[in-house]
Amino acid sequence: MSSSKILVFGGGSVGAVLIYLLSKAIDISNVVVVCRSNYDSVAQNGYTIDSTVYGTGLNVKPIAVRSVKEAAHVCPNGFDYICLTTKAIHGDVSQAEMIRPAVSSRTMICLAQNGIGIEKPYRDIFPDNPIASIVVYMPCTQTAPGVVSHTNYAKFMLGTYPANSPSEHLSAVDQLTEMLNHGGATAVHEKDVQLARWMKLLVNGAYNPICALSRLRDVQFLGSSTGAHAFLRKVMSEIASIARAEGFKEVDESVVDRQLGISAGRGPPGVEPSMMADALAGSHLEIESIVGNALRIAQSRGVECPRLETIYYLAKGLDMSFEIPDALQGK
Ligand SMILES: NC(=O)C1=CN([C@@H]2O[C@H](COP(=O)(O)OP(=O)(O)OC[C@H]3O[C@@H](n4cnc5c(N)ncnc54)[C@H](OP(=O)(O)O)[C@@H]3O)[C@@H](O)[C@H]2O)C=CC1
Ligand SMILES: CC(C)(CO)C(=O)C(=O)O
Repeated sequence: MSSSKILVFGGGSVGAVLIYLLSKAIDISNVVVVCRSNYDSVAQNGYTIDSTVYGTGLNVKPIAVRSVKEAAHVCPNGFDYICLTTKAIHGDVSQAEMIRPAVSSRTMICLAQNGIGIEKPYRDIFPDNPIASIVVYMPCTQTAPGVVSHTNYAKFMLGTYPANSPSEHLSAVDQLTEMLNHGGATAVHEKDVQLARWMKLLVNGAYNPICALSRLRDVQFLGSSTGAHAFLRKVMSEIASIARAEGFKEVDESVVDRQLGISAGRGPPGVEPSMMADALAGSHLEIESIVGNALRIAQSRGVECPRLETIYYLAKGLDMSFEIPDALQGK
């Protein structure tokens, strides 16, 4: 068992399954989770996870706290890892600022969130801390406070940010990778995890807003009209061309086929992407980290992405509608 101390900031669906996996490699008394709306339930009962991979009715009970300050109090000698499993959405106070009370000089900040270009705010605030960027393939949804449904697989690609970090930072990523594999996940330490981020962005940049806007799961959307499959492929191809313009030449049409094949090969109704779950709950969408940042890169590189741009404006409108309770009534 590892003696690492881990703070999970954002105890929702990914946070819960991550904690379950880590609990196989680390004593659960060393895992603290910052919860918000589900605090009472998690503090009292821990998480219940129903997984098609690991089994149903799984229970894991980390130390639940309401704030980062409280977490720092619980673990006065500091954390080895802080894993951010919140949505990558920055309000008035950035999430990088929010975790500050629990960051010590040895803490590795681990971003287990979707999107591209999400690491820089952390590097700016914590110039000397090790940073791990983590790409997560793990379909899961919180169905009730503290109750999480997980399907298909749990795959993680991890790497330092930037790729050429000092050897102690690489070792810290090695250890985290090992813990996840020990817990039953498939985790790989990538030399340059940004390539894996771009490959994953083909999935999230296309499916997440399209499913949020259409209120259909991925496989349902593919079958929703004769042109839906071809349209989705074109959106993925636009994202791939941005990746190539950024220097990731490996993100070619064969990667588009592969990423599209993952969902097309699933049985109906398919997976509910996290942004669809947010849209159905009327919560803010990760539209900037998943689509906006990529579009800004496209603009600066002169890459035309008409479909992605259309999706961006529609999803931004949907996001804003959650702040206007009477939007549907036109009041
Ligand atoms: N779900 C999935 O299948 C996958 C998701 N991802 C990515 O993983 C990340 C996490 O997603 P997911 O787990 O689905 O998100 P969830 O919405 O399920 O969980 C996020 C959690 O963070 C909490 N939170 C947000 N802000 C704060 C705060 N200031 N203080 C304390 N808690 C806070 C939320 O609380 P509250 O309930 O109060 O809002 C919620 O419990 C995202 O970047 C997503 O894109 C990646 C792969 C798969
Ligand atoms: C598409 C999926 C489920 C892959 O894990 C995902 O990343 C998300 O829901 O945001």
